[in-house]
Amino acid sequence: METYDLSYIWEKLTDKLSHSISESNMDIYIRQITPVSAENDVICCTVPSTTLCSAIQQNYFSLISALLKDITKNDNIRLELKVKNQNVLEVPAEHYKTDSLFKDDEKSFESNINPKQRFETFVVGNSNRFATAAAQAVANDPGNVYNPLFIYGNSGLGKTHLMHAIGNAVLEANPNAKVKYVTSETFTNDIINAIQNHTVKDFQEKYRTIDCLIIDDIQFLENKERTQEEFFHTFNALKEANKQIVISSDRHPQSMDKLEERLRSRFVNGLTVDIQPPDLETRIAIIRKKAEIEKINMPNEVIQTIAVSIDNNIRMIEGAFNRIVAYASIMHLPIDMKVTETVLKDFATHSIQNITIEKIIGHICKYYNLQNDDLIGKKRPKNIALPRQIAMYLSRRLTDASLPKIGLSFGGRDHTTVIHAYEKVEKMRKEDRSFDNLLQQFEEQIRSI
Ligand SMILES: Nc1ncnc2c1ncn2[C@@H]1O[C@H](COP(=O)(O)OP(=O)(O)OP(=O)(O)O)[C@@H](O)[C@H]1O
Repeated sequence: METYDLSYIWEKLTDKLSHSISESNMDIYIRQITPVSAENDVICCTVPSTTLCSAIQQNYFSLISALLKDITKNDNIRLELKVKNQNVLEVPAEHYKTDSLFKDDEKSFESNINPKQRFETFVVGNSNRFATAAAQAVANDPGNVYNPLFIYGNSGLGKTHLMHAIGNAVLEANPNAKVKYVTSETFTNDIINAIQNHTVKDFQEKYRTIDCLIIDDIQFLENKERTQEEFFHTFNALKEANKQIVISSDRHPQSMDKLEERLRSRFVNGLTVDIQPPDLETRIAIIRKKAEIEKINMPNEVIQTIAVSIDNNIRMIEGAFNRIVAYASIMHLPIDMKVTETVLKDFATHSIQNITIEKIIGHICKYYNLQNDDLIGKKRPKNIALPRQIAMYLSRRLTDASLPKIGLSFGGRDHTTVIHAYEKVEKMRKEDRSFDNLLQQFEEQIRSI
């Protein structure tokens, strides 16, 4: 029987988590977890409420589990979360039911549309003009113009916002319409639950009576055959009944290799539109709009500085905006260039030339508490293999070094090892959202070193 030093493990865990989770989310979620015991390969923790427990399960379970395995060097270690004074609730994150279509009582219909994400709050520029026009056309005549509407583009460029805008507009025109926003993960969880509870028929009936189904991040359906099968039938039933389907993805359907051909061909059968990173003018307009909505008096030079510093992700622009406002308020300072420059140090995006393989190795070693020599050495223990592959993967993505050069920088390894690492990490990103989030954080942090 193995016992662990719980306070040591927890301290390490929170330290590692704080590198990839924002301070506010650390306070809201992670610091609400109380570790209780660590015995027999089980780390048992409590949280104050069911809601919190669900949110942690949904967003952080796999990340915490992976880190615990890493810290304890024990692949069998398991996390158990329970609500204080209740029974253990331990569900793999993937199976966890969240913002499900039909809430627990199975009666009330929840649209999950965010009332704030509307066309009125969406800034239109060259990068998203076509996608916006298509979305407006669909919202004006759902089911009849472009069906499905497939919106794709990189993370943080406004796909979800645009989809909620469609949902809001459809509901405004017809408050009785059954409009539903789900992520593909929720769709998958609903299917898993239906299978486990023998309620697949109910699931099918309920999903197929929707007037406008909006499904986000469809790329997470790749490799999930049973879910694809069910989605295929849902899709056909809705389409035949002239119900609107709106789909988003991080890439064009043709680039989704692990998607069944029959789905791929249906996705391109309606209208496929992309969203590109916003140009400078649009970024300035987005920041201005946000300041206007939040009634913040932000000087022009500050707006311009944010827009110039962060160029490829609107979510990051919003993050910088929020941090500047929070910093000025907490420190009782005006929102000026001094505050902006202090805060932007963490956010500044550098050109690809500024990122070196050494920087990447240093960053990953720091995160995983390894020595640089561990990563470039010949040893292959489990706790080093993945960090090494991540570092190789990031070297390929963030620098323009050739594969042989990357191999050389990692202790003279062959370029095929780099390719293998790249493919493995890319696959893991596609299959595991928390891992994908962690990689996004690494990229952002390395860009700002
Ligand atoms: N054109 C825009 N005008 C105003 N706000 C925008 C615009 N585009 C994006 N945003 C805001 O940027 C943030 C990120 O956008 P959103 O969540 O829609 O991105 P996404 O493309 O769905 O990303 P992901 O693929 O990671 O889910 C949101 O808060 C959204 O409101």
